[in-house]
Amino acid sequence: MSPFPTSTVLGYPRIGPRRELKRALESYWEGRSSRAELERVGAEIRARTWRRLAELGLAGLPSNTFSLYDQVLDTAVLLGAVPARYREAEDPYFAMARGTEGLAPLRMTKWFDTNYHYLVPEIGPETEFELDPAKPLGEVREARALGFETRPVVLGPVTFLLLAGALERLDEVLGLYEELLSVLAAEGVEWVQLDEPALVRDRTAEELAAVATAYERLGAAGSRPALFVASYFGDLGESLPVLAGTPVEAIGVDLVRGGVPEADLTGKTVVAGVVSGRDVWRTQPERALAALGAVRASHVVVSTSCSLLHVPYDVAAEDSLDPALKARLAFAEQKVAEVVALSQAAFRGTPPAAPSVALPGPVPAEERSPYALRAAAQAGHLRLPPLPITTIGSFPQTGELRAARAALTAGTLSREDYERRVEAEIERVIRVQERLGLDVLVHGEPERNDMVQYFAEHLDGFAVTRHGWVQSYGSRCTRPPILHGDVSRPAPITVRWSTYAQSLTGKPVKGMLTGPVTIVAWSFVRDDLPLREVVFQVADAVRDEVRDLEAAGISIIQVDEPALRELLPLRRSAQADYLEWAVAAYRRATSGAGDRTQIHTHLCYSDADEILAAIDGLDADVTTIESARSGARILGAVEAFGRGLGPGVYDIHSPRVPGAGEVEELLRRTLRVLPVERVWVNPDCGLKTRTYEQVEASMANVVAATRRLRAELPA
Ligand code: MET
Ligand SMILES: [Zn+2]
Repeated sequence: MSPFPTSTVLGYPRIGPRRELKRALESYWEGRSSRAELERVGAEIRARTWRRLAELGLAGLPSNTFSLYDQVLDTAVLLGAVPARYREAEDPYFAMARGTEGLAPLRMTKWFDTNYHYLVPEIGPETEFELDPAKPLGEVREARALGFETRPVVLGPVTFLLLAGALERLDEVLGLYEELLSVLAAEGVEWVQLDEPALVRDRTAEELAAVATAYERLGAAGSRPALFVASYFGDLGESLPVLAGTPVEAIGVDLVRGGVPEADLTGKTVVAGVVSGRDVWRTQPERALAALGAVRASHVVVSTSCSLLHVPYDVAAEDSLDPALKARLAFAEQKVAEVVALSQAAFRGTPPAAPSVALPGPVPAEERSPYALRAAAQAGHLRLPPLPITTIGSFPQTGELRAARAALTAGTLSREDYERRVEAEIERVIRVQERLGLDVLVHGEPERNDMVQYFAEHLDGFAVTRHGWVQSYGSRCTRPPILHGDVSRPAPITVRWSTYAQSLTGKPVKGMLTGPVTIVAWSFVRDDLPLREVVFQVADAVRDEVRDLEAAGISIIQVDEPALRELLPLRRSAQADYLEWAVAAYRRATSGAGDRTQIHTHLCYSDADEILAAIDGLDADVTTIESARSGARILGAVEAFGRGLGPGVYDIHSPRVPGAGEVEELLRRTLRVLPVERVWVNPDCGLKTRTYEQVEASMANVVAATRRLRAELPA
């Protein structure tokens, strides 16, 4: 067995430095180019990555970290877990990823506590596993042809099965992994990386026993490369001694999120993740070197804490960032250089510290009056009908709007002209809602490219990048803002749009803000202050905006927190503390509102079980939540909610227009568990990805269904 190379990364961005893969995918999906052309772009991205990593001096190059869509889907294909209904599709892989005319795609959900989404493998009694090693093998060969020896990266059997909810199939699946190992060994592969991020979560005794079984058995395989089991996103905890007791040669630990293992790992190689793959900051050399020095193992390899998939490619591409900020940043390329320098004990230069300005003292968080008082004040003031109908905020983002925004950025459209177009769009949105007969109107958010980035652009302490794209799923990327300094709000942000909308109608217009937790969750946040302090700064900025909206005559204000669940720590022991500060931040942002002002919040997922108490703790007057998409599963859980609640009745993720009968049925189900005075009628989420045609038809049915139910209510 040859020793593990002295430096490596667990994975690399794969969308291409200029999102080449995104464009190639979309062109293929739209039938504008061939599968061969797509493959060519993929090969180019892979070749560029290996060359660049080698140029930067990285010793251990990974392969099979590329994916045309998702690495979990790739693993399902590797193991033959392709549900029968997709096999006949023209392109089964993309049918599973995106669905076809007649087929829904596999379910998609968030990858641990990141903003990356994977496809959930579907394994049932009918699943017959069968190894198809073409992809990992192909990448090893492809790299070799370019002169690079690589370490294929494959999702490990335990995590794969836990994600699929099918751990009972471990025995069969291990047979396939043994086969894969022997195929790779025959190819001359020396090391293979098996990713087991599920091991950083709390695991039952039975699951830990599965880990032992898996790696005992793979370790005993007759013909195999050396085994490197990688963990990331946290501490291995009780899984570490289990893994260490098996014959695997190397164990990867995340030393950014987790502590240095106390155990003596002599006899093993430890791949020490000391350069963070989850943030955009330069590494503090003393901290990294101290961690490396504290590991007790036969061989310590310098690595990233996880795949670099979660950070953008290259800081050097950012020509409009403030140089002082740039000096503090490291994207994937810079992080690789740090790994190399650390491995050569040549790491020099402490990154500059965040400049801290003196903020005015913290706003004392007042409490709002008890709900009963607020509800009475709001009822008298707003005079809404029973079952008030509203939407979640955004209306369709048209191509013209996007083009206008691009022209504004390019300097070919003046700010005044741009703003006039936004106003024209607001007017259209107001007229549509009046025509439909909605009760609480919105301005439609036409001025926003994105619900977090828009606020980041208008707050001090944030920067936005030009090319800092990070894959969210498939071809979808986001460009998270960088929260780099003390946050404050120099001037009102949304007041002009909300008051303009309100000036056009006699119905109440709801102000629309993004909540502090969601703003930090979808940004890269400074790491020199605890997140709870950063989030309070953001909360105070949102609070200023709430106050100004209220003062400008907006009597309903929605503060969205769709990311509340996302930051939930992976280990149960850390969850209560997080939920405590997350709820405190939300209340701080909203508690400046008077009793007559109705505060709404919005969440758009339905597996909310773990955070139900926290949602209740937000103390919003009205909570709108996804429900239609998930078959109204949420209703059982929210029955006890004592305030206004709008379980969605229209699944906005689908282009399909729900019939009035269907909406009526959902409303009846809601009314069976919630008192009518508390029920709101609304879609699952914002409408920005839909067309006006779909929205108007769907909302007309929502209104028709609501009217039928209202007619049955006692006068
Ligand atoms: C992801 S939640 C989106 C909420 C936002 N107000 C919208 O309607 O688009
Ligand atoms: Zn939503």
